Amino acid sequence: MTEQVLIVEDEFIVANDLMLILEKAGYKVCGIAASVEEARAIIRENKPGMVLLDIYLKGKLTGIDLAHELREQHIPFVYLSANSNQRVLEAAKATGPYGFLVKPFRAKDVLITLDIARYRHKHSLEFSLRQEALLQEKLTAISTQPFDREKKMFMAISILQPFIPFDLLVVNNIKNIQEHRSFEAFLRIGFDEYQAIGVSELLTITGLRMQEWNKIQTETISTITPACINNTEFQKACEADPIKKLVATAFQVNAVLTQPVTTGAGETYVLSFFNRSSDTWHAGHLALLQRLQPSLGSIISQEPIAGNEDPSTAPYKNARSGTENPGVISRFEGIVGNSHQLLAVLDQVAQVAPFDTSVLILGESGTGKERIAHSLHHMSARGSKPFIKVNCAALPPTLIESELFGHEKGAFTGATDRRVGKFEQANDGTIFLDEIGEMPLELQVKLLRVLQEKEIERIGGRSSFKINVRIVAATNRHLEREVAEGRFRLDLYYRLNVFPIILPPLRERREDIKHLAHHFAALACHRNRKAFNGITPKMVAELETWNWPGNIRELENVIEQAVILNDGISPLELKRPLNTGVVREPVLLSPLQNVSTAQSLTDIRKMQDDTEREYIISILRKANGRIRGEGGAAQLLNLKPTTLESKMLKLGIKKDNL
Ligand SMILES: Nc1ncnc2c1ncn2[C@@H]1O[C@H](COP(=O)(O)OP(=O)(O)OP(=O)(O)O)[C@@H](O)[C@H]1O
Repeated sequence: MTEQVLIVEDEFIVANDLMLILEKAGYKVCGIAASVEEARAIIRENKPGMVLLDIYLKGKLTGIDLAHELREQHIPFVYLSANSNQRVLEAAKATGPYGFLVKPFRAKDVLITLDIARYRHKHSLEFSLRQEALLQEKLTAISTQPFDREKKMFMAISILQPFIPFDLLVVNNIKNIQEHRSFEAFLRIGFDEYQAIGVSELLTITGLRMQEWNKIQTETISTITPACINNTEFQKACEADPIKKLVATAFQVNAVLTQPVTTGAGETYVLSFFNRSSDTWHAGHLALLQRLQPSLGSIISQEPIAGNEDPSTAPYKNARSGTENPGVISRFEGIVGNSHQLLAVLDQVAQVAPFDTSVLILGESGTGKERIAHSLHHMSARGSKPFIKVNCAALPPTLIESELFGHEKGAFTGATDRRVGKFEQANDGTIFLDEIGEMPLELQVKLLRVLQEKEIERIGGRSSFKINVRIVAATNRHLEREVAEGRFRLDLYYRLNVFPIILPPLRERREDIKHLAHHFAALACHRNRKAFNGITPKMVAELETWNWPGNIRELENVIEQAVILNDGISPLELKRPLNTGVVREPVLLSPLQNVSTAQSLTDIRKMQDDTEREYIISILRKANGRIRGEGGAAQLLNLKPTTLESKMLKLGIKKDNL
């Protein structure tokens, strides 16, 4: 292995330990940097294939600042973290790391994390290249269709969405910007649903009068250069640009990506993609838009928009949906909600569905993993073929093999008939391996063989035969940790984790609660033959403030209970208080499509404690159990003896047990 790794870490001992681990495993360490500035210099010089990155460094800038730059340069990175502060971890996760290592490290954790990171990086790159080629093709096809500009715009933004995930797109003709004459925007209101916003809609939403709008326009000098503006930069940009500020307040957006597009006729339009989350855009998005410029230019250029000359006339007056477009259909049957977090998940589903790629769905129990697996299947070319579910946790280990692969008559005592296994039943379709984290180790190797060779052998069978099955797996476990603990095979994890989809817990997408509650209530009333007369505002408010440890399934149960207790005449209300028995810590989930697995704070803290315990024990052993004095563990660890003693107490380390 000749891959170069850069270590960005200001604690020399930690960095040095890490270097020894890496070099022993065959990696080449191209440098150790203690600050972002030093790291930048080494990156310029050596172009490392991987960076291990501490969050707190020497100097003003942190590892999180450097992470943004690494991402722009497509250099994969793994955080080295000793910090369990939730806010910092969330900010770190939002940068799209390929893994987290908790200090102090165990060699096996370091190597496994690096292996996983390299594999993911390679596959996400290949996948995105294939996807981009498809996107280019589709945009070119749209530009040559005999539809009007408006329809083409809707079609184009729908297919652009998974790549440039925006909540609001503002399109401005430079000529109009200079003459302050129009406002044209598309607001995302559902999956494949956009509302066209013109001047009159803008005035209604903002409550401004035309005069005030005209004043704001004359005060604005809009940027027409490509830019990606996130976080505090966005706040600053809003201060300097009144229209941006107006849009940010009216549509609650927190970041913008701007790209000018020139049409064949020489006109320039500025596309401003706004997003509600504040840390969305990176140079990769800009680069993609630049590559897509010619096709976007020819879609935008066609036919001037009627009424654009007159500021009092909105270019689009009504809500219009992409679903009206031929070829774009509402594809997520049974999925309710339009939070931007859910829409981001659905974008990923739509993106990966047409391919045979294995998909791993991660998320807490009851977040809708199985439902998403169904959608994935129905949206794929295999949609009319079988969808077979296997619950790996529910099957006794002795039966699971024959359940999956089938058996021949007489293969074992009790095998009185030949049995067709789940894989064979799923042929040409999809197999959904639920609770994959529970699969016994012996069977994992057999599953790996199916994934690699695409063939199976029945128990007691003489030969194997080919099958054509797409694998979708799901788990609420932290699989990387299972791998590190030796309970899940690394090679299988590699094969399954090509495209992870992370489902956010319900408490992180509260705006979906109301819609889900109405949906479940209508269904439950129908089932229980009762009229549905709405839900009281008080109950909606209670539902919206509850933490939902059991997620959507818990909500479904609460609604069912309310319907049963309801008289069928009044609106639904909560007759029993929400059960406060179950309390769970929030789970940290990355909003980014191509990275990161769910890790709860408890998980991270436990990992941290485990590794710290092991490390202290190893040092105590080195010091023959001595804490104080020359060569004692406290000196080796560079700690005060009393600090070490209290750490040992906290971690349950007893000198006698060494
Ligand atoms: N977005 C959604 N809209 C409507 N119903 C949903 C949605 N997501 C999930 N559900 C419903 O919520 C319930 C729980 O979903 P599901 O079984 O898919 O969760 P899960 O994550 O697979 O749970 P577990 O981990 O416990 O297996 C199901 O009845 C499902 O139909």
